[in-house]
This record gives sequence, C-alpha cells and structure tokens, in this order.
Amino acid sequence: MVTTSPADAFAATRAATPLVHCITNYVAMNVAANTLLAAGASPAMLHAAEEAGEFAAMADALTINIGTLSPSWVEGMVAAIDGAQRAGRPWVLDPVALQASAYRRDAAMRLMDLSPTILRGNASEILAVAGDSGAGRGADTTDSVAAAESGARRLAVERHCVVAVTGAVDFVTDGSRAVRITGGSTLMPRVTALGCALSCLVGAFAAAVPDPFDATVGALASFATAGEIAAEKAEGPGSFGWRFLDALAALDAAAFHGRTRVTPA
Ligand SMILES: Nc1ncnc2c1ncn2[C@@H]1O[C@H](COP(=O)(O)OP(=O)(O)OP(=O)(O)O)[C@@H](O)[C@H]1O
Ligand SMILES: Cc1ncsc1CCO
Ligand SMILES: [Mg+2]
Repeated sequence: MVTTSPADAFAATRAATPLVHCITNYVAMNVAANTLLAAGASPAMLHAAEEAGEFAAMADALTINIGTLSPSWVEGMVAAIDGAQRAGRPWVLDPVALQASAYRRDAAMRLMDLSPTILRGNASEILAVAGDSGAGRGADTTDSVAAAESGARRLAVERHCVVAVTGAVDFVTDGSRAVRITGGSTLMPRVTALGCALSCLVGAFAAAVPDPFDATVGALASFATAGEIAAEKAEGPGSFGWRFLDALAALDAAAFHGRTRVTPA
C-alpha cells in the first residue's frame, strides 16, 4: 500500500508548484495545461529537439505522449529524456495507441528502452507494450483493466518502473506493491484527452512525491476524486469538462474522505 496518502500527495504537489515539461499531443495540450494549473503546477508544452533537452533539465519532471507523433517530435522526445535523466528528474511515458501502426509501436518501444520512471496507459496500450495482444480502437481502449494487470506486473519488474493501467477501475504496480483505485465517472472517457492530461498530472506528482508509486497513486486518486465531484452536477461531457477543472482546483483533504478508494490488489 501507499505510505503517502493521496490527500497528502495532492497537498505536497500543490505546495511544491512543480514546473512540468510536457511533450504531449495537439489534442491534449490545452486540457493538460489547464489540468496542471488546477493542481497548482506550472505546465510548459514544448517539443523542438533544439531546446527540449535544455528545458527538461531545468524542469522538475518530464512527460512524454505519442498521441500525434512525427519524426521531428520523436527527436524532441529523445533529447528531452536525455536532459531529464542527466538532471535526475522523473519522466512519464504515455504510449497513446501504440498498437495502431508499426511506426507508432517502434517509437513507443524505443522510448520504453530509455527507462521511463512511470508508464501510464489504458488497458489496450499496456497490453501492447507488454507484448500481449492489446487491440484498442485508435486512442480508445477495447480491453478491460483486469486483462492488463498481469502484463503490467511483468512490465514493472522487467523495466524497473511503475506501471499504471487506467479505466473504470485503475491498477498501479511497481512489481512488488499493487493497488486498485475506484472513483471517476463514465463521462471521463467521453471528454477527449483526459487520460493524456492525467499522464501530465502524474508527472507533477512525481516531481513532488519522492516515491514514484505513491506519486502515481496520488495523482490517479486525485483525478478520480475530482471526476466524481464534477459528475455530481454535470449535464453531459461539455459541462463535465469545466466542472472537472473547477473540482480539481478546489480539491482539499475533506474531498478525499469517503470518495475514491485505494485497495490492495
Ligand atoms: N468508465 C469509467 N468510469 C469511471 N472513471 C473512468 C472511466 N473511464 C475512465 N475513467 C477515469 O479517467 C481516467 C483516465 O481515463 P482513461 O483510462 O480512459 O484514459 P485514456 O484511455 O488514456 O484517455 P485518452 O486517450 O482520451 O486521453 C481514469 O484514471 C479514471 O479516473
Ligand atoms: C483523439 C486523439 N487522437 C490522437 S491523440 C488523441 C487524444 C486522446 O488520446
Ligand atoms: Mg490515452
């Protein structure tokens, strides 16, 4: 189980105001930056290879997402990872839809070989990284989180990283510890790029919470809690989107009580 509770991890992240370098996709840039601001972090979305290494070394964490990939972006990602690693900063990989094409799969596996601190994806994506047959439909999952749990455990051990499989019930493991996180809302997969925004939030928590497992659980639990609160009054995906940002911005220790539950797996 976690030694830092999600409420404490959230408070530590807000207090640290981490600068998070995000190389994410065109769809996610805006919602991810707003998600980080709502949690008290400072987002920076930049990907040119000419500056990404320098910037990543200065930031408190790096997040990499392959959603709208092209060769020049991959060079920026590799430069950023090198900068982050030289500076001893954590980095998060979100391998969006890697199963959709050979180009995307090769890029994702090249990035996996650079040893992410944390891997976060939906079930189809984690199955594909693990070498199991993850189907998926573009960026959307067609597999259950439960189906990806054993692959996630194996990956965490082999790659020495924390693996988070998200969906209706999230699963997080570092190979020895494992938990499930309930909460969130069925409206969340109906708003584009919320998973991508979550990967950026995981980076913010990893900058502020020393244990990457606790950081990941804290980020996922905070996200699910804000989602649950936003859904209480949302009328559909549109109002859910802005209510979610407001709920994350207003999150406090009391909000965690009795809502999202973290249980050993
Ligand atoms: N059916 C659901 N019920 C409750 N919460 C959900 C559900 N689906 C997703 N969530 C919430 O949304 C978070 C991230 O979602 P998801 O796993 O759908 O990401 P994703 O598939 O990578 O999304 P995207 O590709 O759109 O960025 C989960 O951690 C969870 O909090
Ligand atoms: C819809 C979409 N297409 C490429 S990235 C992305 C955001 C969700 O992953
Ligand atoms: Mg995704």
